[in-house]
Amino acid sequence: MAELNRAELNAIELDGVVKEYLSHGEVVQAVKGVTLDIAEGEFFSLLGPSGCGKTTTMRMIAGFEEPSRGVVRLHGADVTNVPPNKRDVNMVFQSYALFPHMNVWDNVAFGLKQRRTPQEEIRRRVGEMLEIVDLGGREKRRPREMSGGQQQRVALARALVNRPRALLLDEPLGALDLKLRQAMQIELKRIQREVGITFVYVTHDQSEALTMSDRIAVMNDGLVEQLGGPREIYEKPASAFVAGFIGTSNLLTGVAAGGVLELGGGRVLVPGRDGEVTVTVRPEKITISLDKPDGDVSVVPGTVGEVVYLGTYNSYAVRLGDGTEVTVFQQNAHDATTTAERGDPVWLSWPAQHSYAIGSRTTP
Ligand SMILES: Nc1ncnc2c1ncn2[C@@H]1O[C@H](COP(=O)(O)OP(=O)(O)OP(=O)(O)O)[C@@H](O)[C@H]1O
Repeated sequence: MAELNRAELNAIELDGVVKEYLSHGEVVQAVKGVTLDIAEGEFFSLLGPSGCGKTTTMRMIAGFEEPSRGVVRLHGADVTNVPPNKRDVNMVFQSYALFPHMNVWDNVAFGLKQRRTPQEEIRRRVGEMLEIVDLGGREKRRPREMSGGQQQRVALARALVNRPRALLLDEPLGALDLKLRQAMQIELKRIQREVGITFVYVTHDQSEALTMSDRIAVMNDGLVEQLGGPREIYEKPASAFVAGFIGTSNLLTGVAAGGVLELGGGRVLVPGRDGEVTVTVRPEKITISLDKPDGDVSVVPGTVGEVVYLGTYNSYAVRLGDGTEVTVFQQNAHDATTTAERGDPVWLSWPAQHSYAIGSRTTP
């Protein structure tokens, strides 16, 4: 029965959590009221620009910061005032903080030895964990004899070997170059799936969050602006801020009548909408053509400005009649008719389902 209840509980709950600091006599609200639930076994990301409050939120989950108001629960228990070492969570930082004088094995075994775990169990658990992070055979190496990616795996193994119920990761891949970071993203997701532990991941890198997360909380200025799965956040941004922060987006604003927004000599279909509306359209959903397309689609005329070749696709900046600039990505597939050039008059078109009308909240 107890097991059943435990499985139903969220791993982490934040309830109206606020964090205020006193800075030069002024109150600074780093986190302005965050409420969210993270399910057991979930890969959950806190995503947002620098200074939005992600690290502070994470540190309140870990217990390194005490909330000014609100409640933090871990597996149903109120831990708001419980110190970090009494919480069943572990944290991994960008600076791996490995012991430089210890080899890989001793770094990973450290926590277990401290807790006087029997020798045999240490051997088994450290061995298993090094296999999971793909470092089997490298037990004798010192941190300085390893690459950044390998060191981060050691740090991960060291945190996971204690079997915390949740692992908190604060920009753990920030120090790695792009290629290694991308490889480690896939690895991290695999490791998380394999160990089945709840991961809470802090990042300002939207592609990183989209790649790995089951759900993402997009934070802005101390608040969660949207909470949802990667696809939902990308396809249906709740605000202009989210649309702009996650990938590239075009924002078209105007007054709709009968589900149609007249714009710069063209029309944008916004089914069911009347009155003032802001529509987001992703650049890869738009087709660029020299002739006016037929059919029941959104169609707007414009003039090609900058054309940038980006390998797998071209990026076009197209200026509409009302001055709005629209970005269009066109795949460089072998049958692509890439004929539009700077100065060309063109037509942009996209099916109605790719126009998404967003809420009214915008970035200040
Ligand atoms: N100890 C502190 N005293 C005063 N202000 C603080 C303190 N810690 C954080 N802040 C402020 O709170 C806000 C949120 O900081 P936080 O570190 O949580 O943001 P972040 O989203 O993690 O940013 P980054 O990605 O740059 O780490 C910032 O404006 C920051 O300056």
